[in-house]
Order: sequence, then structure tokens, then C-alpha cells
Amino acid sequence: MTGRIVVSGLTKQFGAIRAVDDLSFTVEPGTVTGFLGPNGAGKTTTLRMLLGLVAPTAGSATIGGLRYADLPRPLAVVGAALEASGFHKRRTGRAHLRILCAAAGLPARRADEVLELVGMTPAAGRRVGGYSMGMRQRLGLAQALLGDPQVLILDEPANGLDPAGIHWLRELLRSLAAAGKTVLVSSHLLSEVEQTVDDVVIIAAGRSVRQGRVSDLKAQAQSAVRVRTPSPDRLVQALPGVTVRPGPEPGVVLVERMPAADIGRIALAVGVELHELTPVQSDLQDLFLALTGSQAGVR
Ligand SMILES: Nc1ncnc2c1ncn2[C@@H]1O[C@H](COP(=O)(O)OP(=O)(O)OP(=O)(O)O)[C@@H](O)[C@H]1O
Repeated sequence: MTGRIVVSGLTKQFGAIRAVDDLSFTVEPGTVTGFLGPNGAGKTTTLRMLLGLVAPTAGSATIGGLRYADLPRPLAVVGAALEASGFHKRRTGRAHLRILCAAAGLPARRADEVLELVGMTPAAGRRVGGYSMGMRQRLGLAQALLGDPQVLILDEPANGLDPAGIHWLRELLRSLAAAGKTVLVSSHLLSEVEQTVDDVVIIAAGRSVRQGRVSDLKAQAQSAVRVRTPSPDRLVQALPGVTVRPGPEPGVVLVERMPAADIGRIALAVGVELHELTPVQSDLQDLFLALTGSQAGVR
């Protein structure tokens, strides 16, 4: 059991909406991979197909070479936290986990171990109905960790966590990857996961728009200059051979791998008015918006 996740040509059609469209990517053991895209991009649908909760229209999603439904002991292989709302409100966090332990043939003390792991020991005896969103997220994570799985699949785990909680989550995910686990974590904010993940898979409107090392993405973002001009087309014409990407808003372009001073000089020479000329310091979110922007928005 290698724990490698392989998604290949995965497609899901809901009526007129192609929620996931010919998506392929791989997640390696020992890494944390960020699965990113704006609202409605198809992240949750993809994760649900990986977990056998939604049948693909085409393509496949496997974990360690097997479809979820074919895994002999799925709880020991994959832990998932899809949404932090499916808890029985009147049960305590500990009772909730103990019931799952019993169902999975795990000793009851495992419930307390995972509660400790997610920092929930003080709230273990309280009813879930009284938990904050962040506490429910932590309980969902505890549930995912119950079977000490090789693979973790987490949908927006940072939602509702405060900055200290996000820092804690980062450390936890890094330590799990360091222990050889495969970690796939979705988010609609690149900035939220950029310090946590090794690799990214970015989707928009169900399709992959970028995959690779987050360090490569950072290098690309860092070398861009943000230019605001009423004449972006004329500026682009004056920069032949230079990569110019659309910015996050109209009238803004991102010029890659050219110093701001050179861009300013060329703009002056061709009489293009500039309203802003800013080297972008690791503004990954701008790059993310540029990659997903034209397809953003709820479908
Ligand atoms: N069961 C369903 N029936 C019909 N349409 C669906 C269903 N599930 C999802 N969709 C549609 O598929 C598209 C992708 O939804 P999905 O929830 O996968 O996106 P997401 O990237 O997880 O978004 P978010 O960040 O908002 O959670 C949306 O247009 C959504 O309305």
C-alpha cells in the first residue's frame, strides 16, 4: 500500500454543469498537496469521487492503485474530513469518536488519543452542539485520524480556525507528511496554504489550470511587476517576447521577469501612461487570481 493518489481523466457532469472536467493529477506519499480553486471550481466534487461518495461520469480516482470502494480496510487507509457539520449535536466529542471506534473495531482509548492530537482534550466532554466552528473542524480532523490512515483527505480544514489554529494545523500536516503520509488538502485561498503545502493542484471551472511545486509558483510570482495603465494593449505590444499576464482587475497586467525600471523606461519611450509600477513581493494570491480569474465565480 503506497498511499499514492492518482486522479486520471476524472469527469463529473451534474445535469448541464460539468463540475469536474477531465482532471488528472497525482499526490505522492510524504507530501502535503494543496487542492485549490475558487468557489464552485469542483474541489468538493473531486474529493467526493475520490472517497467513493459520487460516481464519476468518466475517468478514475484511485488510492494506492485501488478505487475507494475496493479498499479492503478503507478506514485504516484513508481518513477524510469533508465538512464539519455532520455531527450529532447532543453527543459529546468523545462519545462521537467512541461510537466510530466501536464501529471500526478500534479500542475506545483511540478516541482520547486523537482528541489530544487535535488539542480538544479540554472540550472532549462537551456536547458538539455547543462547539465553535473551529472546534468542529478539529473534531472532524480527529475523526479523520482515528484509524491512523496512510492517506488524509481534508476539505477546507482551515475554515473557521483562528491564526493560532491555522499555525497548529500547519505543524500537524507537516508532521504527518514527514511521517510518510499522503496529505491532500483543499482550500479556496492559496495564501492560507502556501506555507503548508509542497505541491499545488489549481483548478477553475472543473479543469486543471496549474500543477507543480509551490516553490516554483512562488518564484514566478516574485519575479512579476504589477503595472496599472489605461493602455495595456499598447504596453504589451511594446514588450515583445515578454510574458505579460492579465492582472486580478481590469487595467492591471503582471509583467514577468523584467525589472520595473526597464518597464517604466520602455513605457515612457512609447508614450504609454502608467498609473502604477510595483514589483510584486511573493503575491501568490494575485497569481492565483490571474490563473483562475477569468473562470472564477459561482456557476
Ligand atoms: N449534487 C450536485 N448536483 C448538482 N450540482 C452540483 C452537485 N454538487 C456540486 N454541484 C455543482 O458542481 C460545481 C462544483 O461544485 P463543488 O462543490 O465541487 O465546488 P468547490 O470547488 O468545492 O466549491 P466551494 O469552494 O464553494 O466549496 C458547482 O457548480 C456546484 O453547484
